[in-house]
Amino acid sequence: MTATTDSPSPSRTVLDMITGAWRTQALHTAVRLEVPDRIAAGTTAPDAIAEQAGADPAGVRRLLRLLADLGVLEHDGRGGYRNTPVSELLRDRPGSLRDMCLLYGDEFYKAWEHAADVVAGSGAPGFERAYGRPLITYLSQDEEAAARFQRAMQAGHFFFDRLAEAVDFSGACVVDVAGGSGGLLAAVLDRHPGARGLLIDLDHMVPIAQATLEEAIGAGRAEAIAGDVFESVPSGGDVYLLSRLLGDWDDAACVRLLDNCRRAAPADGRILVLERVVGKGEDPELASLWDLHLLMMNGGGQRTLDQFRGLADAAGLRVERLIPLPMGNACIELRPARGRTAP
Ligand SMILES: Nc1ncnc2c1ncn2[C@@H]1O[C@H](CSCC[C@H]([NH3+])C(=O)O)[C@@H](O)[C@H]1O
Repeated sequence: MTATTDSPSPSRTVLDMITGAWRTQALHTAVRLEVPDRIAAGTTAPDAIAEQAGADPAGVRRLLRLLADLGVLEHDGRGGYRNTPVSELLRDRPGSLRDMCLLYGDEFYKAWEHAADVVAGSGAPGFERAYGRPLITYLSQDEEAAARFQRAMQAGHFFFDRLAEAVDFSGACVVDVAGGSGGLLAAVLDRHPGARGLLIDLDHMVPIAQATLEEAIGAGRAEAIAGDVFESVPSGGDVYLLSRLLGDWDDAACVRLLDNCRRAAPADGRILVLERVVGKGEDPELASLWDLHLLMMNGGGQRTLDQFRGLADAAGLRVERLIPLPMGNACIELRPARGRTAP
């Protein structure tokens, strides 16, 4: 039997994987030179793009040729290039993946350089090795990087709308625990006009979240407040969201967070954990990739459903169901375990 033409040979697979870093950097360079924005604004010839960007024309010509071969750009038949749906996603405008591209090609890239040492188990996460301090300290010391990080988190919104569709939030008071810039809560409240929201995060995130919520749903239906979710979580909610939070923390911290939510929730309350679940979801490869990514960033990781069951159990909760969401994400619905009441 001969190999089918649509499955690449093992050697081609290796070549594709070992050149992955080059692809990351090619895309990163194009975004730094604002190539998709320049093309959208009508500058399509490589030399003109190079001149505007203050870059070397020969280098830009070769970069654009590669990007066309990768399907990021298209030849326009006149010696220039036009955007594709991929490069359109990298333009500097709301909803763009540009900030993700910048972060993954720079800070995150440098953190991954230390993968072998991190996996060997010799000490600090990759980010700390690269930057001499933990990611959270780095972000608190560099306002521009922090803003870029928040925009990148916001851009990774692939499951927000789908969650708002898949789960019934009608009439609910939704508490977004460590809700970040507020994009998820805004999507939920936008879809469910009868629901109200409360977002809790660290001090510096509150104005950002408030602005997102006001812009998306107007004033009055949602509030953002400052607080430490490891201390306590506001009571009075019907649904508690923990989105992209547990992956940053070890088991003991996660149990504490879940326990705080259980104490705050009514007996029929719901706690929704949004994470990539290893071995589950529409795209299991992404969960494994982000599992290692979190290990590089801060020593965290993604968990299996059984591991989430263990955390839930230790916090007096039970897993009710798992809803697969786009891009390898999932929503795990937890409920207070029968017979357990606060505290
Ligand atoms: N002790 C803490 N109390 C409240 N928020 C925290 C704490 N530690 C970290 N955070 C926040 O946890 C968030 C993790 S990023 C996830 C943000 C959001 N849930 C989303 O899915 O987009 C960041 O916004 C941090 O500021």
